[in-house]
Amino acid sequence: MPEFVTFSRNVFIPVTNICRNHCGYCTFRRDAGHPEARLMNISEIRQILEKGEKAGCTEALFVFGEYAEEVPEYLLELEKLGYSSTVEYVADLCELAIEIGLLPHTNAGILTQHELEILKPLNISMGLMLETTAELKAHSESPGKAPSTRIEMIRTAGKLQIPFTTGILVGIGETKADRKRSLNVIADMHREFGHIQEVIIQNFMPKPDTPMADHAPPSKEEMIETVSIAREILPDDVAVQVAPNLIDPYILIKAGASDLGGVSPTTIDWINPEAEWPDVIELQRMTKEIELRERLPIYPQHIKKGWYSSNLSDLIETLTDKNGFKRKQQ
Ligand SMILES: O=c1nc2n(C[C@H](O)[C@H](O)[C@H](O)CO)c3cc(O)ccc3cc-2c(=O)[nH]1
Ligand SMILES: C[C@H]1O[C@@H](n2cnc3c(N)ncnc32)[C@H](O)[C@@H]1O
Ligand code: MET
Ligand code: SF4
Repeated sequence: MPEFVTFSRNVFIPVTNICRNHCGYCTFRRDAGHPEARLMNISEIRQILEKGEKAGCTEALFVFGEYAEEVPEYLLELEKLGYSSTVEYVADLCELAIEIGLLPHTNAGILTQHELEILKPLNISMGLMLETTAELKAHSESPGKAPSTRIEMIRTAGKLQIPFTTGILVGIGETKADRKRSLNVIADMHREFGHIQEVIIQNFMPKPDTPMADHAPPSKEEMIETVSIAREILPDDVAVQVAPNLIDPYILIKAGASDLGGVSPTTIDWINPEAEWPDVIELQRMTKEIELRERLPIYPQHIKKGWYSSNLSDLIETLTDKNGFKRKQQ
């Protein structure tokens, strides 16, 4: 059993739910023209960031549908906000978060090397779920979920030395062998570049009104087994993350999970809106005798390596001191 498990305190900002993909399990995405299709504006986002900062959050998690720019209605909305590309907008949002006192972590789906280069100095870490290396029906309408495309972007992030979060989605039609292969691919990329800080083992949650509404979620036993396989396959300096709003974390900690990801006191999990975040007291109750420790959205090993831009060094220091992390983490 580990001595402690970690989590970060974040605000979840669903910047746009317009997306070029159609993943069979997703309720985050909306078609252009749907009443709930949206692109959040700066003043809405500023309010969420300020509220989060006051509540003691350290991370601004910016989540996007993938390449919304392929959807013409989105481009018009973006232009109304005064931007001609998503990456330009993300860059301004990251700057705003930093100004307010939160460390940006962006997951916008697939990005090019050029886009990653622009966002690297403004993000403390970035993320993209590999999901799986298997070719699955769940992804048949999602060009951005082609395993080779995902692997290429995660490798590019490695070349650029961006502290990175990835993971697999468990129970979307893949086999146990597929899970092992996916985890081995992630392990290999980390051995080559050293950038993976955490690997999320995310259990698929069936959602009403999606093509996979009747597809069974993975059992607890399968999740326990997958976490322990992940712990075996992944190098020791990579954390195994599970989501405490989706599954009882204690049984997975026993199997090798060491991180509970971002938890938010002020926003919902927009990907799993039905699954409420436990608060920190509840979280400590869930992890029983194992000590819960707050962390930043960059892990200590990447701080030590200096894998962050000078834009962020003051903020890292302020948040470290404010939360008393120094003594515990280093
Ligand atoms: O609240 C959530 N946070 C999600 N996060 C946030 C994550 O838990 C934290 O941002 C990291 O642990 C960094 O501190 C993701 C981040 C990624 O880079 C990739 C995928 C996810 C998935 C989720 C998710 O489903 N729900
Ligand atoms: C941000 C991440 O959220 C995950 N994601 C999207 N939809 C679901 C769902 N129904 N259940 C669990 N995870 C989901 C995907 O893995 C995506 O990459
Ligand atoms: N759309 C991106 C992806 O699936 C970001 C997370 S899902 C809302 O990779
Ligand atoms: S999971 Fe991400 S890429 Fe897939 S449809 Fe939803 S928003 Fe788009």
